[in-house]
Amino acid sequence: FEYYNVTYQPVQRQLLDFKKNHPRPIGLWTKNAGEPVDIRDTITINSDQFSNQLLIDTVSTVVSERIPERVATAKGTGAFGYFEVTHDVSKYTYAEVFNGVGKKTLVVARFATAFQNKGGSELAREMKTMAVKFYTEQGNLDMLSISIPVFAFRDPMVARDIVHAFMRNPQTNMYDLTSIYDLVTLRPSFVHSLFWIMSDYGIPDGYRKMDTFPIHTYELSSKHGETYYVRFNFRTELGFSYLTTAEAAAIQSADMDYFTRDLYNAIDSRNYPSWKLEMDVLSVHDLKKVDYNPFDITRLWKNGTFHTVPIGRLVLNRNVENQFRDVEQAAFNPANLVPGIPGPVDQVFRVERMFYKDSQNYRLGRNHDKILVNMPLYEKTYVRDGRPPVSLNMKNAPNYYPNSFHGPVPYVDEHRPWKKLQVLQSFSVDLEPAWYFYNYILEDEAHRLRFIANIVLTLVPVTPPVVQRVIKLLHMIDQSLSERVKAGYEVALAAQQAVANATPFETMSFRRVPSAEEYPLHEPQPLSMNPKI
Ligand code: HEM
Repeated sequence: FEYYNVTYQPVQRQLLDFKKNHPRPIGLWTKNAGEPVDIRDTITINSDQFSNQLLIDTVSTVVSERIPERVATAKGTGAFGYFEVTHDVSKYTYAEVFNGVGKKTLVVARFATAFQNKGGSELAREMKTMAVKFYTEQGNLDMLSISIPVFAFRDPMVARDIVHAFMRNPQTNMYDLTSIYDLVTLRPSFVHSLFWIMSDYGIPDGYRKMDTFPIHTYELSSKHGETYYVRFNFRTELGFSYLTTAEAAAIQSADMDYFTRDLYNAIDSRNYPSWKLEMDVLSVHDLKKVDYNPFDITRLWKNGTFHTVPIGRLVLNRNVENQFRDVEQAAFNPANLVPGIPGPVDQVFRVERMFYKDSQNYRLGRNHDKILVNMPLYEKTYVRDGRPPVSLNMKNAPNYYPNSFHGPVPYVDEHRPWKKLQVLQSFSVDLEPAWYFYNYILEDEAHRLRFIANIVLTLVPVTPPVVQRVIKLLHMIDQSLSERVKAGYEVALAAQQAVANATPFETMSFRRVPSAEEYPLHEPQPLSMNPKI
C-alpha cells in the first residue's frame, strides 16, 4: 500500500482503510439468492436482459432503497460507545444502569440537526440533537436530548405546526423565515427557545462540543420508595464551543457535513468524544416550595432551588460500519424506560409516548424493535408475525397470556412507586424567562450584540406585518432589546435596498448549446384551463 496516504482525513480514506484490512476481495459476488455471479452477466447491453437475474436483482433493489426520512431530525449520523457510572446515585434511583460505580453499559448515539432534510446543512442555526440508547440489562433506556436546555412548546397540539412552519414552504419549497416568525409571535411559548437559538448556543462547533439536555423533568424512584424529580444534562468534556454566523456560513460554502465529518474523524483518530451525565434534583419536599412550574419544558429551573448530582460518563468510541443499518434504522423512543425511572410526567411526554412509535411504524415498520440496532439485550414477548424482520418470532412458545404452559411471566417490582403525579399546566405564557435570558444568561454585551445581529439577519426577509409583531413581542419582553433590534433591522433593510439599487438585476442568456427552444416545432400552445385550480 505505497499509495496509502496517512495525511488524508479518516472520512476520506475509509475505502483505502477497507482495502488495507482486506488484502484480497472479500469473497465471490452472488445474486440476491446466493448464486455466484458469472462475469458475463455483469454487462447486459445487447443481451437477453429478461433472462438475466443479476440485472433484475440489481434494478429492482436500487429503485426501492429509500425509506421515509424522519419528519424531524432527518439529517444525522451516529456512533457506538459506552456509559460508565462514576458516582453512587442509588439514593435517587434503583435503575441498574446507573447503579454500581464502574459499571459500563453499551450505547448507540445518534446526532442530528433539527429541521434539515437528509441532505441538508449541519451549519444551519437551529437545534442540534443527541439521542442515546442504553442497552441495559433491564431493557433499552432511550434518552433524547437537544442542544439547548428548553423546548419550544408545552402544548403538544403545536407539534405539527412547528414542523410545518420551520420546514419547507409548500409552494416555494424554501425555508421560510416569515412562517417561523409568524408562528413564534402567535404562539409566544416559542420565544424562549428561539432566544437560545439566536445566541451563540444556536450553532455549536460540531456535535462533540455541545452540551445536550433531555428536557423533560423525569420522575426517579429509589429502592426505599422515595421519589425525586430530575432534569438530566449531558455536559461535553471538551467544553462548549460555538461558531459565529459568519464562520458557519464560510464553512457551509465548502462543507455542509462539517459536524458529521468532525465526529467520524475524531472517533477514528481515537479522540473519543465524551460527556458527563449529571442531573439537577428536586425532592418532593423541594417541589412544594418552588414558585415556578418545574414540569414546564419551556423554562429553566431557577438557580438555588435544586442541587446537581453527577452520575457518569458517556464515551463514543466506535464509528458505525453502516449508516443505514445502525443510524437510519435506529428508533429512539422516549417511552423506552427502565425500572427505577418511571419517566417524565408532563403532557408533551404523554403525546411522545404515543407518537414516536407511530413515526417508527411508518418509517421502519411495526417490527422496528426487532431490527438489530433496536433489539434489547434480553426480550421475550407475546408479539408475533407482521412484516419482517420477525427475528425468531418466539419460535414455538405459547403466544397468548396468561397461559399454563410456561410462556414468559411477569415479575413483581417491589420498589415501583404506587402513586403517579398528575401535572396540570396553564395556557398562559410567561415572558420572564426570555427577559432573564437576554439580561442574565447572555453573559456580556458582546454576546448580546451577536444575538441581536442574528435576530436582525433573520428578520430581513420576513414580511413587514410579521416583523412589526416580532418587535412588539420583543417590546413586551424587554424594551431596550426591541429598540435595538428595530434600529438594527432598519439599518439592515436600508443596506439591502442600497445594494439592490446599485446592482440592477439583468437577465442574460448563458446558453451555449443548441436546444429545442431555438428550433421550435410548433407554436407554444396556451395552457388549457384546469377547472380544479
Ligand atoms: C409532542 C411532542 C413531540 C413530537 C410529536 C415529536 C416528534 C418527533 C418525531 C416524529 C421524531 C422522529 C422519530 C423517528 O422517526 O424515529 C422525533 C425525533 C426526535 N425528537 Fe421529538 N417530538 C416531540 C417532542 C420532543 C421533545 C420534548 C424532545 C426533547 C428532548 C424531542 C427530541 C427529539 C430528538 C432528539 C429526536 C431525534 C431522534 C433520533 O435521532 O432518531 N422531541 N421527534
